Amino acid sequence: MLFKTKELSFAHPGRKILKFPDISLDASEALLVLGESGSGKTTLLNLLAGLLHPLTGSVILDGKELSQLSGSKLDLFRGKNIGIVFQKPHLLAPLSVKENLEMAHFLAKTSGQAIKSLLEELGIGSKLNAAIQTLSEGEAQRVSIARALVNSPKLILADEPTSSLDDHNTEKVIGLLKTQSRKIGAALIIVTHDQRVKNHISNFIEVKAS
Ligand SMILES: Nc1ncnc2c1ncn2[C@@H]1O[C@H](COP(=O)(O)OP(=O)(O)OP(=O)(O)O)[C@@H](O)[C@H]1O
Repeated sequence: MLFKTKELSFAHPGRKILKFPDISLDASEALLVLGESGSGKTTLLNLLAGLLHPLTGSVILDGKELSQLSGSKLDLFRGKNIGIVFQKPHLLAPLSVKENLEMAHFLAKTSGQAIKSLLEELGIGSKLNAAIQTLSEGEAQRVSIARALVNSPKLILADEPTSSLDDHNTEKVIGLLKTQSRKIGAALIIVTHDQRVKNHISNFIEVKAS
């Protein structure tokens, strides 16, 4: 098993304990995380990325338990092995597309995938030297997918990646996430409310506030 979690729980300060269903995924498998607003989906994604430390339980990626890493070791492990796509692209606006992706290589201390061919596969090859401010929303989201893929991670996490996209861009973004994660043998986890995404991935867990 490439990725698994066991008995994860978390409590935000002053809030009740959130408990999460176990996850296990092989390479190239995809999973949706469904659940009502406030049920804890983003909290779960942050636990899976090692951005929050669980109250109980474990997250194991490629045989490494995240909670046994800390500080710069955890940051480096995340940079190399986990690609994250946020709801909004969060790109570095003063930099070009290419420089944003080079930054991801630099932070993970790897030379990763070739930037130009990755952008071409994502249909934005002509944007290599474009300034971030000149991109449309769909293009910016594809750049953020490129950034999540550029180090060929073992796990890709996406939090509502299509919520601000039209149908055409949603199809594109989900298709790209699926094909690219299969190509690099990564497990893919997408948090979504979006029915358009549910049509493409059947495997899901549901997070419930108890
Ligand atoms: N930093 C925080 N401090 C205190 N409570 C928090 C914090 N972050 C989230 N919560 C609470 O934890 C619960 C789960 O929040 P979370 O954002 O994980 O839910 P969600 O399912 O992603 O919601 P949505 O679909 O609306 O984005 C909510 O009750 C929320 O108010």
